[in-house]
Amino acid sequence: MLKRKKISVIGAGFTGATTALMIAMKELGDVVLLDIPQMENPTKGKALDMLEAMPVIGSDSRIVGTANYEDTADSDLVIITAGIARKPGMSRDDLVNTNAGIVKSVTEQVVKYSPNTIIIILSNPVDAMTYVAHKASGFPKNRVIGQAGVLDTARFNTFIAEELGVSVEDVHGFVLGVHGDDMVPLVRYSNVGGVPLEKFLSKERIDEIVQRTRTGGGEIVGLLGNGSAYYAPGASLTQMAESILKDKRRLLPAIALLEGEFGYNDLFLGVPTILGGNGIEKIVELELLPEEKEALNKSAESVRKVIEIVQ
Ligand SMILES: NC(=O)C1=CN([C@@H]2O[C@H](COP(=O)(O)OP(=O)(O)OC[C@H]3O[C@@H](n4cnc5c(N)ncnc54)[C@H](O)[C@@H]3O)[C@@H](O)[C@H]2O)C=CC1
Ligand SMILES: O=C([O-])CC(=O)C(=O)O
Repeated sequence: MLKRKKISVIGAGFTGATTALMIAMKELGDVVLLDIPQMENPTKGKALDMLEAMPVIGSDSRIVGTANYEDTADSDLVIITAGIARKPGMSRDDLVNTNAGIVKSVTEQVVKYSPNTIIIILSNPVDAMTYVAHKASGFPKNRVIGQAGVLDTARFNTFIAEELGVSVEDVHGFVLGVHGDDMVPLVRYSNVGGVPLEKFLSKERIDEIVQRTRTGGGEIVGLLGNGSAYYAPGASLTQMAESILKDKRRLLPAIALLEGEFGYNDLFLGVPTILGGNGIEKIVELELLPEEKEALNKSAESVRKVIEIVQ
């Protein structure tokens, strides 16, 4: 008999709740939404509200809210969004000390009840938090994945599609590296319907779009005033979840432990990956030009600095 997939989302705040709803809307499986005991009732309330949307949406996904890790037992996939979000004037790295403690304790609980699961981390600073979760889990590297590149690429694609007045479906950007201002939008590998981006836009205009992408999270933080983005992050997590749960093997950028790939060792960084039933099935290495490698080195350096704080 076909077994329903079970997805647990840890942290039922803006990103966690949005992700739970998007996963249920796509009927990827049954969703367990977990938050701290003080938030148990609001978490149950959010889950029940989502469940009551399913007859309208036409999805048989079940959604439950809880503060008890036993309810997450035997999850196929666990998405960790627990932690604090930044406010205007803060960088993602300012969250490192608080969120490292939260991600460590959450991961330990997750692993206790779902020793065979795959974990996707969202909590920031996400490159370093993926390191923390990997260490706390004791899992092989293919089963601990960080979310950054799908979102960063989505922002890049949004700006390009708007600029050119073309469908977002035909814009294929490529953003690698740290989830921060030193991320690396790879213009040379970006295209619109297979036509290189450089055929459509001047270097100056591309540079401006690259810069807006790099600070895209901060742009939303500035507008919201009291938190950070959650719709596009939720959609990005859902795309990664779908590729894993359906073993689609999509080529998506994700934060992975590098052991020699791209010339880095013992480093978590956003790179092109194939996401399938075993998590990261493969890291796809690319030939980089000297200036692209230099940009990626800068990215790697900024991740190393934050990982040093939590080591
Ligand atoms: N990697 C990425 O691309 C992105 C990362 N983020 C990060 O995701 C995190 C969550 O963001 P939001 O959902 O907007 O924040 P939020 O404040 O709305 O939600 C966080 C939730 O985590 C819960 N929580 C705190 N400690 C917990 C614990 N020990 N166990 C279980 N739950 C716990 C809180 O009670 C709260 O409900 C932040 O660190 C944010 O910076 C957000 C967007 C994109
Ligand atoms: O900007 C933030 O703090 C949240 C985040 O990572 C993003 O939206 O890219």
